[in-house]
Amino acid sequence: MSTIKKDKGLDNTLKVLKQGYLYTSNQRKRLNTDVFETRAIGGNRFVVLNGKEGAELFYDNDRIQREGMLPKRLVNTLFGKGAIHTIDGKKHIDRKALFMSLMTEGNLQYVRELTRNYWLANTQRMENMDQVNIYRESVVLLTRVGTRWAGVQAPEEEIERIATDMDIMIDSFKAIGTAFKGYKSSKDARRRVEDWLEDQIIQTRKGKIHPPEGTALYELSHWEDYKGNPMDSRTCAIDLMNTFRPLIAINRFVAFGMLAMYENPTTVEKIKTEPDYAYKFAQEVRRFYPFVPFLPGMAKEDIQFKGHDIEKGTRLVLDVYGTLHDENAWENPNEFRPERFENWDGSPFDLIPQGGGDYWTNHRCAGEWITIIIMEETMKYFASRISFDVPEQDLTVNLNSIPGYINSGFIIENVREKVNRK
Ligand code: HEM
Repeated sequence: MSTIKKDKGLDNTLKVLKQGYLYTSNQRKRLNTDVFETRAIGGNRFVVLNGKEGAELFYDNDRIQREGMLPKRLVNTLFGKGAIHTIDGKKHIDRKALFMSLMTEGNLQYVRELTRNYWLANTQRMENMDQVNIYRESVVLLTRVGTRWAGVQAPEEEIERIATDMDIMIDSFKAIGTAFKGYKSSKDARRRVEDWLEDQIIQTRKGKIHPPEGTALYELSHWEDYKGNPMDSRTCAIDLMNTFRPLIAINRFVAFGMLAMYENPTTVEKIKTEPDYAYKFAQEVRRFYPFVPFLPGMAKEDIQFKGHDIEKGTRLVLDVYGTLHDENAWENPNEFRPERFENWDGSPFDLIPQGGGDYWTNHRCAGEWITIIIMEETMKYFASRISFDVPEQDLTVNLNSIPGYINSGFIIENVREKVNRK
């Protein structure tokens, strides 16, 4: 067994934040190794796993613990206390079945229709705007889609505020291991949204409001765990939010998708004309652009991995971005090429922008199908239903900062509807 090579330093957090999504691949190259260790977030030792084999190990529930490993600040802002993301074992599998039960054919078809219709209905508004910032426009539009899909009552005059609160929470994953000046505003946003949703859960349980069966609001309000207990109303509000806050976060992929079409103009015609192209395009956007950087876990037992000993209790990090750009898994990983998904084998361990493994037993994202559907419909809309210009702007995607952004947000102007009236 060989020792694991180290990135020396008592605490490399600042270096991680400075090098961003490229920190792990920089270290792998520098140290000439697949697996390395580093110290970060208060000097804690982490072993960094990468690639398909790294993901396979990370999603082995017998060997890896997830509960208790997410940074506290992220739990307080992004996920919520007691959220599905923070629990393991029987309790997790029980509650995860509730989330997965929302992914019915009917609910997936509905989110497709909502996305298509809301974009169409939004055309006139965008035509009347001097410039449209796609990042901002889609966060608001997806707030409409998400609240409607979840069966939650969101008055029109509140939509902009809810969208902003969601955006603040989603952004808070920049808080990994540092003093984060947005921490308070993020916690305030969370409190406002939790209050609003808890009220609707209480009213649903009392029979004062009547969300349709099959909606997240109805199903979470009436759900009982394997011991026959309902969720307390606050935890229920937190997990209700976990069904549509991440849906709103798809706005980041929408902005990246627009950039991908702009920089690869031949894809636009293919999205319009080739039946499966929007699907392949959506998959490639999720693979190519920076969103979730890493995921944390811990070894439950002594593990041997790629010729290294990893002791029980070792903190582990799955390098999500690195795996999505791993040369062993993806040919020319730094090229944007939707065609690569023509022959993809559907492995649960290489395309992991939303986690990997099994939906029902691992922490893999419950909303992956929704994400692909929303991306397909949104990209089809922009490719075929409107014309627009892209003015000069700063389109840099800065890989050295987490989370990844297009500096300008992606701005379009002169929006016009394309209608074939013949
Ligand atoms: C921008 C799109 C999205 C991204 C980047 C994303 C990313 C992720 C990631 C990285 C995880 C954790 C995987 C792990 O810990 O192993 C996760 C879990 C989760 N996601 Fe998503 N997600 C997205 C969209 C959605 C949507 C649309 C929903 C709506 C249902 C959703 C609901 C969830 C839930 C409930 C979990 C917790 C699963 C569990 O702990 O078992 N996500 N997501």
